[in-house]
Amino acid sequence: MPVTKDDVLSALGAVPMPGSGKSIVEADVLRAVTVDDGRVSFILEVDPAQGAALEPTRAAAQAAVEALPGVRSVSALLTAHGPAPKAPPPPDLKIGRHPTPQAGPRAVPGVRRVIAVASGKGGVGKSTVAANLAVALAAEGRAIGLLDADIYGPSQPRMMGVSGRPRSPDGKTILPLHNHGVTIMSIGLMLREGEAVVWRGPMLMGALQQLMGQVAWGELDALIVDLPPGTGDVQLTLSQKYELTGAILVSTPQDIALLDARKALDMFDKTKVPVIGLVENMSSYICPNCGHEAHIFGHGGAKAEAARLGLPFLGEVPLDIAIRQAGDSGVPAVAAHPESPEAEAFRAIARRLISEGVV
Ligand SMILES: Nc1ncnc2c1ncn2[C@@H]1O[C@H](COP(=O)(O)OP(=O)(O)OP(=O)(O)O)[C@@H](O)[C@H]1O
Repeated sequence: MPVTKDDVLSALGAVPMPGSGKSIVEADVLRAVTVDDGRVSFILEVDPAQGAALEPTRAAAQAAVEALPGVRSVSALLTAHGPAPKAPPPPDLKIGRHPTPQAGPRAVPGVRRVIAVASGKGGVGKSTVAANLAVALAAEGRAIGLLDADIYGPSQPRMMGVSGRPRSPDGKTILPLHNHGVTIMSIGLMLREGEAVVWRGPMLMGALQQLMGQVAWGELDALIVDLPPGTGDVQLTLSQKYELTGAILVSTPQDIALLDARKALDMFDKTKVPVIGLVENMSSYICPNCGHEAHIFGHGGAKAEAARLGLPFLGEVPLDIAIRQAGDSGVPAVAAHPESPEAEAFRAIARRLISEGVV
């Protein structure tokens, strides 16, 4: 069994953080935990004043992970980027406020294009496609941001291997995180552990406005927005309040024929957001043992449907266990094994978006 991020976190959960009475996991000093094919890396971000005194803790953390079966190498770094001990803690930003009145769609400062990744229903691999496309576009030299706006199931922190509450030095600007060449922000990072999101309408709009407007995105060629599945308030707010370049619709072969995917298309049509094209995910199944390719869900459904609807077909991504394992370990397939066939599926779509001037 390959070692998983959960295995690593549970081993690190037994390493005490001196002076806190907590483990290093509970003390929230762990950052950027990534697990890739037995290679584990993580950072302990501590107060500058504690810095060197915590070297034994770093060594203990490294040893705890090295002891796990299946671990091939461990990179455990100590950084001291935290606030100085006597500095006031950063103000606690409240996410999920009421929306600020706003006339008409607006641009996000510094961001040249906003591209939504959407799906008619959950579980079709929208977040997987968004993460891998973001990494693939960044690898092609584009400045890319990834906003996880999936309020009900934010999965980008897990997929992109980022953790920890983002900082806000001035109480207004939210500093995004970075990994795999991508600037990342997720609603999941702003919520406290176990905090269920029960917001509706106006609160969702307020949260989205904060994520779009208060995050210091910097200069980006494109901001990729991972939407919640379906056609709810977040989708409407995004398409009505922001200048969207377009939407990429992700579908499985059997789902495209169903009403869900068409409802999403209709919504973008009504809100006048151009649909950049369709991606067929879980297009065919690649057997991890023999490499045989089987079309479990049928094949080509999305391509045929795209042709029927006059939409560009952007490409197909196989159902491949390597894609799921990569996503679960915080290193998307494109970053973990850039030359593999599964990564190539995403990279081909990224190159196409670039060559057609979409990004
Ligand atoms: N092509 C693929 N091959 C193998 N596993 C995949 C593939 N695409 C997605 N998965 C896996 O399927 C699960 C669901 O994927 P993902 O979270 O990306 O879907 P989603 O559409 O964003 O779902 P939701 O909107 O409900 O969050 C994940 O465990 C992911 O790793």
